Amino acid sequence: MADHPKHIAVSGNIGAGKTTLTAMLAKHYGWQAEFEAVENNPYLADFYGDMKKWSFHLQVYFLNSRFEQINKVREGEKTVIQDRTIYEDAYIFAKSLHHQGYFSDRDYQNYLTLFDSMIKFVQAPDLLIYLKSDIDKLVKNIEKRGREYESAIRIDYLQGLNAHYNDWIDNYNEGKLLIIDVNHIDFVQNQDHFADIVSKIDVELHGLFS
Ligand SMILES: Nc1ncnc2c1ncn2[C@@H]1O[C@H](COP(=O)(O)OP(=O)(O)OP(=O)(O)O)[C@@H](O)[C@H]1O
Repeated sequence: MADHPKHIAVSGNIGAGKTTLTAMLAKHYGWQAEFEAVENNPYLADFYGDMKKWSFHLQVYFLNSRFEQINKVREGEKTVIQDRTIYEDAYIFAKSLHHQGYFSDRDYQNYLTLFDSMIKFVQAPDLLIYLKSDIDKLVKNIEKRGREYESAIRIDYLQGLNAHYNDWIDNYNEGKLLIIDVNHIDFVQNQDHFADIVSKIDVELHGLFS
């Protein structure tokens, strides 16, 4: 067994706080952070404007960018902390968009075929951290950061995603999982809350890499 973890991943719904926590943990542990491609994403703003039209394009874009990140993890020496996983693209977003009628049957089948081919080359993270959040808190965070295109996000879209997150996490058995309920904590303003998360991660990693 390796003497250090190679891949930590932070997962959770839109606005759960993944990007912030990923940056804070990277700094704390000296890990390399891999973030989602948001600023340079060629489809995201269009997608929120017309989800039916742009779902397939956006999903293929995210799938490929996530796969590239995983390859970097595999090839590199450093421990990488990844902001969102490839599983969420397929098992949460694509699935939920299909359920909600934004992703046609043939596009979804086509996407799944591509995902199935790729996932054979993917290893689960050493530790998956899931930020569990209620819709109210997600909405507050999304409003606080004030991204123009995200103002189009609807409550039922977030609810659909949260339902798929619950299913996925309940059945996740690819590797170690740490669930953090972020509803009543503020790990940015409150150092004790951040310290508590760190000690939970230490416990998880200690058993694996000592
Ligand atoms: N596969 C996907 N399909 C549709 N939208 C996606 C997908 N992956 C990411 N997104 C969206 O891209 C944007 C990414 O933003 P960002 O990296 O800030 O993360 P986030 O999901 O908002 O979470 P957090 O606030 O927890 O960091 C969000 O609007 C997000 O939901």
